[in-house]
Amino acid sequence: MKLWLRRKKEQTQQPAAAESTAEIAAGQAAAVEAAPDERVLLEPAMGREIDTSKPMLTVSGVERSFPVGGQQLHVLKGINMALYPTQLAMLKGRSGSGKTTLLNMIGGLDQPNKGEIYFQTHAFHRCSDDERTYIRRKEIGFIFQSFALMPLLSAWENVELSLRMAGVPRSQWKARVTHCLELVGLGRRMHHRPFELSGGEQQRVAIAKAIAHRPSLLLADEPTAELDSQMGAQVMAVFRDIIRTERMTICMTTHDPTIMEVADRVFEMVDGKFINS
Ligand SMILES: Nc1ncnc2c1ncn2[C@@H]1O[C@H](COP(=O)(O)OP(=O)(O)OP(=O)(O)O)[C@@H](O)[C@H]1O
Repeated sequence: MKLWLRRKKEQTQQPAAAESTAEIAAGQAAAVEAAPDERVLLEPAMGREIDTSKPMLTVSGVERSFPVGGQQLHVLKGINMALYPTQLAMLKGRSGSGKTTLLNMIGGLDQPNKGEIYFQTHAFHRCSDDERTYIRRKEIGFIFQSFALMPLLSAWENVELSLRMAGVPRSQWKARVTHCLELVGLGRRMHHRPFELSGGEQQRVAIAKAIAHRPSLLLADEPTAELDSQMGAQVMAVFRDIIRTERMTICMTTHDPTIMEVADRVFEMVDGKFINS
């Protein structure tokens, strides 16, 4: 989704987004360390008990409409889906079919007018803005088409910022930042700033930043749209590594049929509904 469209959405959304996409995208430059009682230690990914037979997210009968010009624009018209742990799921569909609107609901940025969304044990459709923000900061990572890096910070500092925001103790930062940047293949570019990196490298910093606090769900809105096919393939290889080593679930939108070949599950959206589920 284009940035201008997202800004337009922020102005018109009815159920208020708890934390706007733009704030998340900007990485909140003014972020301060979380209070000590909010701090969380990162548990090792390999030690996570994960039952891959039970969904980690379920969407049931979700509808979303927006008031436009005195009328209701029905964008999502009864969506049902489930995401399972360690799955790579993709949402495909024509521009305007409702993919980003759904991704925003799954990530707790927005709420449905009707229907239910359970993320793990959390009923997102009933949670307050503050509750969703809290859950999102601990459990969900976001990647956007336009990288969303802080331009004056190095790759290292960009990733570190996300640990700071999640309330991870400073003593864990060095090891985790190093691990995440190495995982995305940027061990030798850690101190470069975004303008000193290629588009594909910038997107990989954005990925390292999104996974640093070890979320269980990673959401990506057209993460390969601005990359050539070789760089897009690199990003998908990184996603596969993340699923294998970090045990995360990834849900992304894409228009690219070659990218869809690596998905475990593709949901095809036409005019606010899935046609293949
Ligand atoms: N806050 C909003 N207010 C009014 N209309 C909105 C709002 N959010 C989304 N829409 C409309 O809902 C429709 C679906 O938008 P959405 O961004 O979800 O589509 P998309 O499938 O992600 O498209 P693209 O592939 O171009 O990113 C569009 O017609 C859009 O203009």
